[in-house]
Amino acid sequence: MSKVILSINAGSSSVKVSVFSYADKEPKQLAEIQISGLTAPPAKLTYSRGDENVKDQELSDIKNSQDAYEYILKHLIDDKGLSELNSPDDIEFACHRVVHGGDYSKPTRIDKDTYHHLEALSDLAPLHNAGALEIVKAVHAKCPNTTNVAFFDSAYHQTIPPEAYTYAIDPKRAAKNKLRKYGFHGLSYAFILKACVWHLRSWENETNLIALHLGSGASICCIKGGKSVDTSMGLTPLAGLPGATRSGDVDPSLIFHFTHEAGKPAPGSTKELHITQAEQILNKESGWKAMTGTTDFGEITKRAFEGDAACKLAFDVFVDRIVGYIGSYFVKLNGDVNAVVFAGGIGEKGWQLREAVSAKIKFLGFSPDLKGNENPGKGTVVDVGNPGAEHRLLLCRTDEQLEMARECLEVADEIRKR
Ligand SMILES: Nc1ncnc2c1ncn2[C@@H]1O[C@H](COP(=O)(O)OP(=O)(O)O)[C@@H](O)[C@H]1O
Ligand SMILES: CC(=O)OP(=O)(O)O
Ligand SMILES: [Mg+2]
Repeated sequence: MSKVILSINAGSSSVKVSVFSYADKEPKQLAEIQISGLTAPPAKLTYSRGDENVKDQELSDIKNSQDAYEYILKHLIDDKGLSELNSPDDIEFACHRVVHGGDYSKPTRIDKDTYHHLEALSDLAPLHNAGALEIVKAVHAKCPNTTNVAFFDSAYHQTIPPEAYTYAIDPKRAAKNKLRKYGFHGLSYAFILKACVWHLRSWENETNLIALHLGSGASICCIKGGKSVDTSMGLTPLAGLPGATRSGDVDPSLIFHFTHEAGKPAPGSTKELHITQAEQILNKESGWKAMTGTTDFGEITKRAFEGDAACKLAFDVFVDRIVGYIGSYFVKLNGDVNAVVFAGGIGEKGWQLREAVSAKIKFLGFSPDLKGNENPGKGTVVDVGNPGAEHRLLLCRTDEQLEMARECLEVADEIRKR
C-alpha cells in the first residue's frame, strides 16, 4: 500500500493539514483539514475531501495545537472515504512549517538534536515556533514510525544581502545574539515564484517580482532573479506590515510610552517560553483587532465601504504601508519588475484592496483591469491587470502545504538513507 505525506501548517491560532499521495513524484492532494480559533474558543473544524465538506463545525475540548493535531489525525483515520490513510503507519512523512529557522537553509529531518536546536530558536519567535514544536511531539507520540521533517519559513530569505539584513546596532551584540533580519512566509514565496515563472513563461533567474503575502500575518518580498533580496518582516514576524493582531512597524520607543511594564513577563509566560508584555501587546493585542474589533479583513473591508470610520482607517493604513514597500522595492529592482503579485487570504480574496493598491501604483506602469480584478478567473495564477502592460498585476493562490510536500519529495531519498 502506498503511503501519504501530511503537510502541517501550525499557525498561532490554527492548524491546517493537507494529505498528499505521491505515486508519481508530484504530490496529489487527497484531503485538507483545518482547526481554527485555538485562541478564541470554541475551535472550529473545516474539512474537504472530494465532495465531502464540513465548514466551521464547532468543537469542544480543543485548547491547543497538540489537541488539534490529535483530533485531526483521528478524523483523517476514521474517514472511510480516505482509503489511503487508515492507520498512523500509512504516514511516511510529516512536514512541519517552522516559522523561525534561524540559520537553517534547507528542509531538515527532526531528530533529538534538531528538536533541541529548534527549541532554542523558539526564544526568537516564541509566539510562532511553539505550536509547531508541540505538534512535532504529538506526531512522535501518535505516529512513531513517521519521519518528521522541518521546513523553514525563513529559509527562502537566506539570499538577502548584508546591507538589507543588518540592523544599525552594535555588531558584536548583533552577532552574539543573532540579531538580524531573517524574513518569513518563505514557503509561500517559493511557491509564488515557481507558479509565476510558469505563468509568465519566463526563466526563474530572470524573474523579478514584488510578492505580497497578505494573511493574518502579512509581508512583502522583493524577488530579484528568482531570489529574495529583501522582505518586510525582520528578526521576528512582527516587523513590517500590520496584521490581524500585530502592529507591524512602530517606533521602537513607542512601547515604553504605551506601558511601564514592557519588559515584564506577560501572563502565561513560562520559564521555558519567555514572552514579555511588549511582545504580547505588539503581537497579540494590536493590528486590525485593536483598530476595529475584528481580525477578519473581509469584514473590515465591507464595513469600510459602508462608511465605518475605524474600518476605513484600518483599510487605508494597510494600503499606505503596502504601497510604501512597493515603492521601495520598485527602486531596489531599478524599475525592472515583471509583476506585483497578490497572495494570502486577503491578497487572493480582497479585490477592493487589490484595486486600491493597483490604483496608487498605476503611474509606475501597472495597468489595473477593474473587471478582471473584481472577478478573477480560476487557476493558480491569474492576471488581475492588463497582461500587455509594462508590469503585470497577478493574483497567486499560494499553498504552503503543497510547497512543503513538493520540497519533501525532492529530499525524500536523501532523508530515507539516513
Ligand atoms: N473577501 C475577503 N476580502 C478580504 N479579506 C478576506 C476575504 N476573505 C477572507 N479574508 C481574510 O483573509 C485573512 C486570512 O488569510 P489566510 O492567508 O487564510 O490566513 P493565515 O495567515 O491565518 O493562513 C483573514 O484576515 C480573512 O479575513
Ligand atoms: C510568519 C507569519 O506571520 O505567519 P502567519 O501568517 O501564519 O502568522
Ligand atoms: Mg498563513
